[in-house]
Amino acid sequence: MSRVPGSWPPVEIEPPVLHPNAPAPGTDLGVHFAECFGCGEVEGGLHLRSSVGDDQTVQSKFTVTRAHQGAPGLAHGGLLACAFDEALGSAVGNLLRRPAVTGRLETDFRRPVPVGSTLYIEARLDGTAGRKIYVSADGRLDAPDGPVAVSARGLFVQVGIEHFSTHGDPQALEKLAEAQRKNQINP
Ligand SMILES: CCCCCCCCCCCC(=O)SCCNC(=O)CCNC(=O)[C@H](O)C(C)(C)COP(=O)(O)OP(=O)(O)OC[C@H]1O[C@@H](n2cnc3c(N)ncnc32)[C@H](O)[C@@H]1OP(=O)(O)O
Repeated sequence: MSRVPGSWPPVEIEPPVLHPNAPAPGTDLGVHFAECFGCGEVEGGLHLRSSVGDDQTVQSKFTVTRAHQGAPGLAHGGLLACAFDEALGSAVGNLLRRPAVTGRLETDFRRPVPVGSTLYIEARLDGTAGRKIYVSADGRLDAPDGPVAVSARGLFVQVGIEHFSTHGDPQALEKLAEAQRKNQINP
């Protein structure tokens, strides 16, 4: 829940409709792109690990290391926001399977998150309004039922697949698509 007044989602929404090929609860979601700072095998990256939860959620774990510090011994808030961007994006991408990018991301930092602690993040689909997809998440300290340290709410906007080839790296995108075809991942 945000500390800023205002209803969430801020517009009238439809209930989210899971993609027919959405992975089942309990599925380990693995790495969606090896060079992703959030989940890839990137030095100093967040190495988020996610799986599908019940009730249209994705459960992620992020362990804070010295590479993620802001103040000595404490996680940098910007990197915590990054972890939530990844967790929310994973819920959108895996459960709805609609190509989308973050349009807006807001975070409430409620407790300090020390180096060595693990955030248990639960991201849930809140609803959709046309191309707009509303998602939110809570991150709990050191246990799935630990105290909430960070909360986030995001608006993802559905885009055409050409968004990524036009603005990103088309060759890397094609290599990624090829790898997914080989692994028989349905788009
Ligand atoms: C298996 C796979 C796993 C996949 C797992 C993936 C995990 C990775 C997660 C990381 C995700 C990222 O970080 S993505 C990277 C960071 N984000 C970006 O780079 C996005 C940059 N921004 C853009 O490209 C653009 O602004 C867009 C696409 C967001 C929107 O542009 P557009 O397509 O022209 O659409 P536009 O008309 O402006 O907006 C559409 C609707 O959204 C609303 N809207 C847009 N932005 C906002 C906003 N900030 N706040 C409020 N509302 C907004 C508009 O008012 C409009 O509402 P209405 O008029 O319809 O009512």
